[in-house]
Amino acid sequence: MVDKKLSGAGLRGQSAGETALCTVGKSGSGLTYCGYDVSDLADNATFEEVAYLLFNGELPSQIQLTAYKNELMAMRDLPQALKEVLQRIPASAHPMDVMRTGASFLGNLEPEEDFSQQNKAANRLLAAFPAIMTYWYRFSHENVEIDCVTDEDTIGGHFLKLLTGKAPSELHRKVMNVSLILYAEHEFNASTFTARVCASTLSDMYSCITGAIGSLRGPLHGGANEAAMDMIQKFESPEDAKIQMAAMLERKEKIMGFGHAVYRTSDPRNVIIKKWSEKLGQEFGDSSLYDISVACEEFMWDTKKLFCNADFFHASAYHFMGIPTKLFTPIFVCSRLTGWAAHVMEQRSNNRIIRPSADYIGAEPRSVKPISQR
Ligand SMILES: CC(=O)SCCNC(=O)CCNC(=O)[C@H](O)C(C)(C)COP(=O)(O)OP(=O)(O)OC[C@H]1O[C@@H](n2cnc3c(N)ncnc32)[C@H](O)[C@@H]1OP(=O)(O)O
Ligand SMILES: O=C([O-])CC(=O)C(=O)O
Repeated sequence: MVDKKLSGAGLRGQSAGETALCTVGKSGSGLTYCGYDVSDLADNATFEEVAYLLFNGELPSQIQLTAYKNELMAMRDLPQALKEVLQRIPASAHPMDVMRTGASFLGNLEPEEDFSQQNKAANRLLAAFPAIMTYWYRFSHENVEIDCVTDEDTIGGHFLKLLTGKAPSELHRKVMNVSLILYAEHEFNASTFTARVCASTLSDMYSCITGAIGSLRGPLHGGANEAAMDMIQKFESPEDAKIQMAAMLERKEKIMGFGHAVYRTSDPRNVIIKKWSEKLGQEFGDSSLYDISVACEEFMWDTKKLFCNADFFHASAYHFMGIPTKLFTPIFVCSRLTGWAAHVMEQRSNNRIIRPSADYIGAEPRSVKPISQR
């Protein structure tokens, strides 16, 4: 792993375009948004400031931030037609499919007519996603029809209040804010690249975001936080975790929440969310899931030199906050929407349709035999 070669299948290591939004594995802690180190942003900014940064290239002044937060708060409610669609989606649906439908259906009701509306479309999705997820979840699982508007002035706090109906603690507000910052942007990852390919055909913002949600859904990408949770919940103790993980590796199974396509020795987001997971475990009054996670981290490094990516300690952190596991990846959507939309805008600003070539490995040229002779 340490000497991983950044080349070969999966377009690994190949540049597929330029971006001014993000560097991965290049400087500082290894992750920067518009020149700011992610750890600096996690310590000293809010998610709304990061969204503004990604959409505008600069951090906002206090006046700009207040105006931006007010704009987002005013866009939170869902149209009645969308609520009706969400009511029809069964409880058994995958919440990422709900997010995909929500983004797509909103695009029918409030289409982006031309690119001058791109910021409005991005902000609308940013404001509406927490309600799309929780309106469906609480209707289908608890038979409760929630009010999609809250007085929480941050997106993280708004999401938590929609989910529980109660004002979240300061600690939970803080951790959601940090988590949304950590997930916001990550250069040409699979879902962002999906969004850029779609944007390069001059498609609309809602189509780009809907496609990106589909790419994020898979367990090799955003779906790993959920898969990591399912795994650590099965472990009874740190010792049991090591025994079971050894058996999984023996069976050549992938351990979700470990490894990365670009980072070689660590994911800079891990140390940040790990610290918050520890704090949440103490507050929760039972940190066994955190201790098990630490044992997994040690085991994977010692045996395979594989390290935790952003997803691994998010699993225990979200769990300690009482968030149902099936909502883990949709929270990633609420955050990464900012990176996706910023990349769509960047692609549009200097566009050429993305259309690579393929090396042909199929049959030699041949002619069609009449069907009676095949
Ligand atoms: C926010 C995010 O999207 S972060 C990524 C979330 N995804 C996961 O956590 C899923 C688990 N991890 C993985 O599947 C991979 O590490 C990926 C998809 C993230 C990166 O894939 P790649 O760049 O192809 O991995 P890489 O080239 O480093 O793999 C090297 C070797 O380590 C193995 N490996 C990599 N990750 C893991 C893992 N989590 N568990 C077990 N083995 C692994 C690979 O199978 C490969 O072995 P091989 O050479 O015998 O085939
Ligand atoms: O960059 C990647 O390939 C995956 C990742 O960590 C992310 O999208 O946050």
